[in-house]
Amino acid sequence: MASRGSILITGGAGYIGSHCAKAVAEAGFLPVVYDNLSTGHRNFVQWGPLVTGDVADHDRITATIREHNALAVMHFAAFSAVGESVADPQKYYSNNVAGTLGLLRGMREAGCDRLVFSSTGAVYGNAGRDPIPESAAGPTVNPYGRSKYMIEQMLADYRAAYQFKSVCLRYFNACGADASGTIGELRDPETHLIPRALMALLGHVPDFAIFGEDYETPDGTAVRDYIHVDDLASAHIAALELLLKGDAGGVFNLGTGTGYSVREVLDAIRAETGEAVPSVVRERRAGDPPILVADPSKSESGLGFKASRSDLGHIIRSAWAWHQKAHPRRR
Ligand SMILES: NC(=O)c1ccc[n+]([C@@H]2O[C@H](COP(=O)([O-])OP(=O)(O)OC[C@H]3O[C@@H](n4cnc5c(N)ncnc54)[C@H](O)[C@@H]3O)[C@@H](O)[C@H]2O)c1
Ligand SMILES: O=c1ccn([C@@H]2O[C@H](COP(=O)(O)OP(=O)(O)O[C@H]3O[C@H](CO)[C@H](O)[C@H](O)[C@H]3O)[C@@H](O)[C@H]2O)c(=O)[nH]1
Repeated sequence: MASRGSILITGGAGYIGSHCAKAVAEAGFLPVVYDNLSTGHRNFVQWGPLVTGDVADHDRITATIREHNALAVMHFAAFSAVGESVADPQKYYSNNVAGTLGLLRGMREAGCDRLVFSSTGAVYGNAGRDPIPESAAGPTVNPYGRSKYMIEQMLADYRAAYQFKSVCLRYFNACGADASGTIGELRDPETHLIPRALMALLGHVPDFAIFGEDYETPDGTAVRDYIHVDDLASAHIAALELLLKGDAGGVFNLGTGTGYSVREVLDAIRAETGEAVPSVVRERRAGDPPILVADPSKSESGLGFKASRSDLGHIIRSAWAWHQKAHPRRR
């Protein structure tokens, strides 16, 4: 067992959770992954044991926390496809909200009261502000964002009533991959811009499209704040250390403060790979805000975290290395 104790990582077989499990191990803890493998990958669990289970199963959560004497929980387990959440909200409220209630019940029964929670820039809806401070949350514009915002509010109530400590990390656009080439972004179907564009270059996405070029942005395409998954992992360690010191926690943006348009991302992909992504322009995707860029100042002052590995070229190079391994070229 690692010297500093165990951390339970729900969703640790997924994209962001596996990168954070590695960082947890590097920080001297044992990452105990708890995952039902609904979208995750068994071979992404490399730095500690895998417990196969659902977060809604509070008895199993309690038993797992007790068995490993977990000091805290990092909670990544969720469904996160915005379009699917609009088509099937029950799936999202059930897995994300009810699932988290199961986890919280299990944690309380086991006497574990520290949680780092994966929230999202989707809590800002159509924020209409750039950059966006934490105080601008709501109203949300899709069930996925609402499910995450509900959980944040539950955690605030738990803090007030039970002194339950939590840090909600609102990620903007997670991207990139670990340099080892053994973990990365791997979903089916893939909906995110950078992996879809790279998979199009490799012949795995035949119908890549730019969703809307009539936004009120400099080049008409939507603007996002892209943050490398290794930076997200560092922020999780900072949040964990804060809770372990006894801090009650809070809510923090995780972004860079710099936005790139869809066309700027495609230009950067061409510059890094030497290949132009074959694309057409389609109508806007339902529920997409024009601009989402984080104000990172609160995470800098409150967590001591500043993104340092989120240069767009580095993001694309690391993602490209991963996708070439994960999706061998078809054409
Ligand atoms: N990828 C992004 O850009 C992004 C942005 C903001 C927030 N997030 C949030 O970060 C977290 C991780 O996202 P990801 O991109 O790594 O997704 P992912 O699908 O790769 O990982 C989610 C993991 O959770 C597991 N899981 C799902 N439901 C579960 C349940 N009920 N019980 C146990 N395990 C369960 C899955 O098997 C998977 O391993 C999610 O909570 C997501 O909402 C992601
Ligand atoms: O094939 C594609 C895929 C995406 N896009 C566009 O690229 C931008 C980024 O889209 P992503 O799907 O990569 O990411 P989102 O901004 O929609 O969502 C991500 O970031 C959000 C917060 O910023 C939430 O956290 C959410 O969970 C997470 O998936 C959007 O304008 C989208 O319309 C395309 O043009 N073509």
